Amino acid sequence: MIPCSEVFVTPEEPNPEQKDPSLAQTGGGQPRLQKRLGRAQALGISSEMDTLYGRNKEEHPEPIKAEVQGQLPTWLRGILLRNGPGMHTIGDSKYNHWFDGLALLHSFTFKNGEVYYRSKYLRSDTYNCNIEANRIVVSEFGTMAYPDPCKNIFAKAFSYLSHTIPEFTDNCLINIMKAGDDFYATGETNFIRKINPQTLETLEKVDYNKYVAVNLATSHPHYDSAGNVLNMGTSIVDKGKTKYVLFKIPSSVPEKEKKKSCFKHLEVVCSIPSHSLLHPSYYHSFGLTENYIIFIEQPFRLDIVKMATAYIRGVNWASCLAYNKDDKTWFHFIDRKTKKEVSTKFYTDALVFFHHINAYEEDGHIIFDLIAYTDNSLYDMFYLKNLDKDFEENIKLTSIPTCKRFVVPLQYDKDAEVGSNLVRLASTATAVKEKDGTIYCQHETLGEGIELPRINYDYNGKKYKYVFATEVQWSPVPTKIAKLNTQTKEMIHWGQDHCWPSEPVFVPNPDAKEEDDGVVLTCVVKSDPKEAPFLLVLDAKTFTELGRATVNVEMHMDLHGMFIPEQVVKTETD
Ligand SMILES: CC1=C(/C=C/C(C)=C/C=C/C(C)=C/C=O)C(C)(C)CCC1
Ligand SMILES: [Fe+2]
Repeated sequence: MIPCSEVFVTPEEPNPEQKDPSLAQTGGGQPRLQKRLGRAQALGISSEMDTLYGRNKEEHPEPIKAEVQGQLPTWLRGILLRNGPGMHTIGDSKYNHWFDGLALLHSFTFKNGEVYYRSKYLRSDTYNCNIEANRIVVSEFGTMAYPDPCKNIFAKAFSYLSHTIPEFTDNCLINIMKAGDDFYATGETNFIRKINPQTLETLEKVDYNKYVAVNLATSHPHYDSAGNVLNMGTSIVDKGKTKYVLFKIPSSVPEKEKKKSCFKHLEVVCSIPSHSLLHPSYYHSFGLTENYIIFIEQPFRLDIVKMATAYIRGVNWASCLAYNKDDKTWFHFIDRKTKKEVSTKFYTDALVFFHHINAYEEDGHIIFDLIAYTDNSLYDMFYLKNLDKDFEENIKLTSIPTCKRFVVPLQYDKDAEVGSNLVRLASTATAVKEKDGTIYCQHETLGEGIELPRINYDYNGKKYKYVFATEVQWSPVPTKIAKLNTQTKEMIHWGQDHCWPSEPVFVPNPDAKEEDDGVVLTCVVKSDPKEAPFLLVLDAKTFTELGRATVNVEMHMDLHGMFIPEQVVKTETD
C-alpha cells in the first residue's frame, strides 16, 4: 500500500479545482475523520445529478431492527453478508467508475423471525488514506491517483516502472470469502481484508503476494467439500514468466500451529503459462467440477506495458484492458488429482465473460455454463458519467448477457474424422475436430438477459438444474430476479415496479431433498430513494414471496455476498 503521505489524487479527467493546493489536508485523528466523512457523505447525498449508483451512502454500524412482513421460515437463522461500492465522492474529488467506490459492507441478521440490519465502510488503508486527505489518493479500476509531483514524481514513477506492477488498492469491494474460520472482503488485487462478520469491523490486511507470487486474484474463490478455498491469481512477469496460478488455502491448520494463519499453509496447486508474457487474460471467476478445474483464457486482456506506465501517462487501469474480437478463447482443464492440464487444445470464438455459473462432468464430457458477452461494453457502461439521471433511457448495452453452455468431450474417438462433432450428449453445443487436432467448441444458449448468477452451492461441480440471477435487459438496471431451469430453459421471475433487486442468494432448507428446497434472498433498493429498501425472502421453488424485512435507510446497490448459517457464526445483535 502506498503510504498516505506520498500520494495525492487526481481523477481520470483532471478537475482544475482539485489542483488547488489549498485543498491539501494533513494530519487528523478519528473525530476529524468522522467530520470529514460526514462532509463527504453530505456532499454526495446532496448532489442532484447523482443516481442511486453514484450517491454516497451513510453507514449504520449499530443494528437496526427491520420491519418484517409475512412469515420467514423458522430455520432461516444466520447472517447475509454483502459487499459493494458505497462512497464515490470524497471531499471535492469523485471516482469515475462505479466499481471504484469505497467498499461498504452490509448485513442482515436473521434470528427468531426477526431481522437486523447494519452497514459499515471497510476501513481499508485506501479508505483511511482517502478520508485523511479528504480526497481520492489511491488509484482504482477507473480512477488514477498520481504520486505527488512535489514529492519527487520521477523517483516514484521510476520505482513503479522498476517494479513493473505498481502497488494496488486494498479497497476490497466485490465479494466475501470464508477462509478457515475467518471472513474476508475481497477485490481483484493481491490484498484481501479480514472482517468481523457480526460487527462488520475491519481486521488485518492479508497480502496474497506474501504467500504466493500473484499480483491479482479473483474475488470468486471456490470451496471444496472439506471447506478448503481454491482460488486463482495472475503472476505478472515473475522470473520472466506470466502465468495463472491456482492455489489452495486449507480450511484448518494443524493443532500445534493454531496460532498461524491458514495463509501460511497456502499451497500452489498448479500454474498455467499465459499465452502471452505481456498480455495475460483478465478473468473474474473460474470453474470447478469433481475432477477438473476450468480456466478460460479470454481475449479480453491486460496490457502489462500500459499498466507499468499508467502512472506516468496518467491513465486508469481500465484503459489497460483490451478486447480483441478476432482472437480465440482458449479453454484449460486441469486434473485436480494429477494437477496436469488436459493436453488437447479446446477453443471457442472471442467472448467476454465475468461469471462462471456451474460446471460438471457427464459421460466423458465437461459441461460448463457462463454468462458471456460479445464485447466489453459492460465495463464501459458503469462509468458514473454514463449513469446520470437519464441513463435508463440513454445507456443501452451493445451485447446482452447470454447464458452459454459449452459441452467439451474429454474422451472421444481419436480416429474421428476432421470436421466431425465429438459431442455425444443431447445438446446443440458442438465440439468439432480441426485439421491440426484442436477442437473448436460452439455453445448452446440456455437463456438471455441474466447476470450475477448463483446456484445451490451443494450442487457446485455436479449436474444441476437451477440458476438464480438478476435480470437485466438493455440497460444496466436489474429489474427482476429470475430462476432459470437449465434443462427446460424455462424461467420464472420476481419483480415489482421501481424495485432494483441485488444478486439473489440461495439458502438451502436444512432438510432439503431437492435442489431448490430453500429460499432466495435479495436486497431490493427502490429507484425512488424516498421509498425504503427491503430484504426479500422468496420460496426458491415457486418464487412466491414468503416475507420481506424493510429497513428505513438509504441502502447501496451492492455486488456479491454470502449467507453464513448460525452454526458457523453466532447471530449477536446487541
Ligand atoms: C483495481 C484493479 C483492477 C480492478 C478491477 C475491478 C474492481 C473489477 C470489478 C469487476 C466486477 C465488479 C465485475 C462484476 O461482474 C484490475 C482491473 C484487476 C487491474 C488492477 C487494479
Ligand atoms: Fe462477480
